[in-house]
Amino acid sequence: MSGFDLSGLTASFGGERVIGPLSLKVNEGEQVALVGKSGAGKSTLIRLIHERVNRESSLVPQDLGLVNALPVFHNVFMGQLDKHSTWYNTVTLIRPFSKNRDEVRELLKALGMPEKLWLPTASLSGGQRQRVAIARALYRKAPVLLADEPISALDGPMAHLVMELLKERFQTSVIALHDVEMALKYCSRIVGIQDGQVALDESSERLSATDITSLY
Ligand SMILES: Nc1ncnc2c1ncn2[C@@H]1O[C@H](COP(=O)(O)OP(=O)(O)OP(=O)(O)O)[C@@H](O)[C@H]1O
Repeated sequence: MSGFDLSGLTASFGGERVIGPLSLKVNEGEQVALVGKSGAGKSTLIRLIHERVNRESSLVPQDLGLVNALPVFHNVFMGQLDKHSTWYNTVTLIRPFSKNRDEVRELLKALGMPEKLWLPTASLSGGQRQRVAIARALYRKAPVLLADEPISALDGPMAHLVMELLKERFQTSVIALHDVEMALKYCSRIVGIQDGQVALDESSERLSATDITSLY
């Protein structure tokens, strides 16, 4: 599976509906940007999609979900934990196999931080930590990328590099983005969320940044 077709997506907190009910169909090969003001429901929608698509997806959550005490290598390797036996994962914790070491080093190189491979993740900057979560998603190589503000802590050139890389490595993606210009540049479709509902769903080619500002 690469695309997905979900319906009946709903979420409530304390009895208050914050998402849906809504449906979202994403075709294989589409890069969907979720845009909308803070609190509109983008993160909740990403979480709902992940619950349904789960193992078929590579997730970059907004809180990154890193294990600070472990080196960068192990955090990236976690992207493939469920693809190996317990024995393999236990050995990797103590003495990683050269094949995996090389693969992870290559990914970190593509993300401009190969020298951080064995450093504890806690010692990294916010932008470096964000790139570790991105490397973990890339290492997972799932058919669908689900990413929640994956470039929020990156500087301009690095944000572009990461968006290029994500577009190149994932055929299908749903990415929550605050930056409307980046959404238009790197995503083929814009889905605007307002009060937990889809308020805009259009091809990027047919939109300009000002068309999207009405959501804010
Ligand atoms: N764990 C939670 N408990 C209570 N309310 C929550 C929880 N998570 C989200 N909400 C509420 O759900 C709504 C949608 O939140 P969500 O995080 O999905 O928005 P968002 O569009 O991703 O915002 P942002 O751009 O700031 O990340 C908000 O009103 C928020 O307060």
